[in-house]
Amino acid sequence: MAALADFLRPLVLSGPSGVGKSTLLQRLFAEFPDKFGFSVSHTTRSPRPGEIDGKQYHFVTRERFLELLKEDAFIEHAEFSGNFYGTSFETVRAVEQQGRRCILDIEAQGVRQIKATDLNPVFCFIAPPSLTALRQRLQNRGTETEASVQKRLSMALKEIEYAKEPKVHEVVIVNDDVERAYQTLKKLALGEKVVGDPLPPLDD
Ligand SMILES: Nc1ncnc2c1ncn2[C@@H]1O[C@H](COP(=O)(O)OP(=O)(O)OP(=O)(O)O)[C@@H](O)[C@H]1O
Repeated sequence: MAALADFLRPLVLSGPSGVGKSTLLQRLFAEFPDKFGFSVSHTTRSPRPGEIDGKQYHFVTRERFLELLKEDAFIEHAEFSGNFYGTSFETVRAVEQQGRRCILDIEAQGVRQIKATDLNPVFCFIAPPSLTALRQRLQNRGTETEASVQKRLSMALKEIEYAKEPKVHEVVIVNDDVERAYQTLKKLALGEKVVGDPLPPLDD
């Protein structure tokens, strides 16, 4: 049964910062509180208001992160905007042991690293409808300085270039209308076959 087989594979979501990955995932976890488990990453960045240690991230010091790195605790890790981010084998295992489908939110460097492991996830890219829309979302979110918005936008270009390479992602979902994007993500997460969207040109 293809659907069951796909449901058992972890689901890796990636896409530029501010594209709406957390928004879409929050909806998925709210609608299916028992089916999915989020792979909580480790990070050395400071918590944003409202973020809880162990929920959005495991917040750790740089020293602790480097210690874990030495112990080969991470499936993938990256340094982004001066902070480390990483997914530990332990967190993915913990989700799977609960009988849930593990969902990972990973940036491009991490996607490359995961491709070198035997995790065999479904890779899904969440794309913005345009760079203008992405900039707007980052600015409206109110969590970034102008310099940080700029950094994230230049990273976004790299992520999108990588996503254009063949066979990097099984499915692309353009987060234009959040309701529409969510319906596609939901099907994919439940293990159904979905027809993704074409990558927008993003040359604005
Ligand atoms: N389809 C959409 N249309 C308009 N705004 C959206 C849409 N989806 C999400 N947003 C808004 O865009 C902002 C960024 O979304 P979100 O924080 O979910 O992005 P993210 O991809 O998780 O970013 P990061 O990787 O930095 O955590 C939020 O303010 C969110 O409400």
